[in-house]
Amino acid sequence: MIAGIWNPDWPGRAPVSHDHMMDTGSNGARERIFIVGAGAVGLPLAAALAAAGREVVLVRARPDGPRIDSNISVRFGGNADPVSVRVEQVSFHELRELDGTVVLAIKSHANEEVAAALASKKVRGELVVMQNGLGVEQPFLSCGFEAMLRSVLYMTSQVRSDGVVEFRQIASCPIGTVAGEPSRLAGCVAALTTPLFAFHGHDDIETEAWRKTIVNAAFNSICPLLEADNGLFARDAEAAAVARRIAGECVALARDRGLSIREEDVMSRIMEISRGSDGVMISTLQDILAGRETEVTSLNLAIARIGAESVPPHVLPVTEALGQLVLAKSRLTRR
Ligand SMILES: NC(=O)C1=CN([C@@H]2O[C@H](COP(=O)(O)OP(=O)(O)OC[C@H]3O[C@@H](n4cnc5c(N)ncnc54)[C@H](OP(=O)(O)O)[C@@H]3O)[C@@H](O)[C@H]2O)C=CC1
Ligand SMILES: CC(C)(CO)C(=O)C(=O)O
Repeated sequence: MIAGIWNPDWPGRAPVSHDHMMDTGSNGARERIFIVGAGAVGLPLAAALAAAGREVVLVRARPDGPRIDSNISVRFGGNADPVSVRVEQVSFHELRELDGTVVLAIKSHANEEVAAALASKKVRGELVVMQNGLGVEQPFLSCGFEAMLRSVLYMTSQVRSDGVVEFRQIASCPIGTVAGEPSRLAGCVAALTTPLFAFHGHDDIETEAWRKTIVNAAFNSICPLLEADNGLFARDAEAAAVARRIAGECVALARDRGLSIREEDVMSRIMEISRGSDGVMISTLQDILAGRETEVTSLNLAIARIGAESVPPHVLPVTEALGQLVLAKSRLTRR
C-alpha cells in the first residue's frame, strides 16, 4: 500500500491522496497520523499503519538526522520476510500544521525541545507519547497540550545497518489518557492498532508506566553495564537476582505512592521480555556504543529522584547506583 510520496526537498507537506484514509475516533472523523521520530519505534509503527492502509506521515525530528529511504523495510517477528512500504516523510521543522493524531516516537531527552517547537505549530489532534520512562509527558503538559495520551511499549526493535528494522511485539501495548477527554481513547486505539502492531485501551496508564519503567530500570542498566543482550535474565540467575533487587526497591516506592504494583508481576514481565528478545541489544547499549545520550535520567534516575523527594525520603541504592554507572559509562563514549 502506498501511503504517500517521498519528497526529499519538501518545504511543507506534499499533496496527499485521501481515498484510503480510515474512519477513526468517536466522531468518525477521518484521521491522518503523524509519527514524529523515524527511529526503532517510529519506523515499524509507520510501516504497520501504511501496510494497513492508514494515512501516515513520518515526521523527521532532527534537521540533521540520517536520510531514510522512502521504502521502509521492517521484519515483523523472527524469520518473517520484511514488509516493505512507501511512507511519506516530512521535516518537523518545516511543518506548520499537524491536522491529525501526533505520535511522539522520539527519545525522551529530546522532549523539551520538541515540545517547545510543537507548541509553535497548529496541532488539531491528540498527542500520543510513545516512550519509556517517568515524567516524559511533562514537557508537553507544561507547553499547554490538553489532549494527551500515553502508550507503554511492550516490543523490541532495532534498526540494522542495512536499514531493515527488526521488530518483535512482546505483548499488545496499553494506551491511556494523561490529559483531556477520556472518550478520545477508543478512537485513538482504533486508529493506531493494526495486525502488525497492536494496542489496547487502559484506564490506569500511570500504573502501567510505572510498572514498565521498573522493568526498564533493570533492563536498561544491567544489560548495558554487562554489555549483554536482553536474553540475559532468562539465562543467568545471578543477573535475574540483581533485577529482583531493583524491582523490590522500586515496587516499595510505587506502593508507597498508592500504586498497585507487585514485585512478582514485574519479575514475570522481565522474564517474559527476556525470553522474547533473546539476542536483542537494549537501546541504552546501542546509544552508548554509538556515542549518543541515553534515557537513564527518565528511568533509574527518575525513580531515584522521586524517592529522594518523597516524605520521608526513599532510598533506592541499587537502582540509583546502576543508573549512575550507566551515566558514567555513557560519558566515556559521548561525542
Ligand atoms: N527500540 C525499542 O525496542 C524500544 C523503545 N522504546 C522507547 O521508545 C522511544 C523511542 O525509542 P527508539 O525509536 O528506539 O529511539 P531511537 O534512538 O531509534 O530514536 C528515535 C528518534 O528520536 C529522534 N531523536 C533522537 N535524538 C533526538 C534529538 N536530540 N532531538 C530530536 N529528535 C531526536 C530521532 O528522530 P529522527 O530520526 O526523525 O530525527 C530518532 O530517530 C524511547 O523512549 C524508547 O525508550 C520502548 C520500548 C522498546
Ligand atoms: C524492556 C524493553 C527491552 C522491551 O520493551 C524495552 O523497553 C527497550 O528495548 O527499551
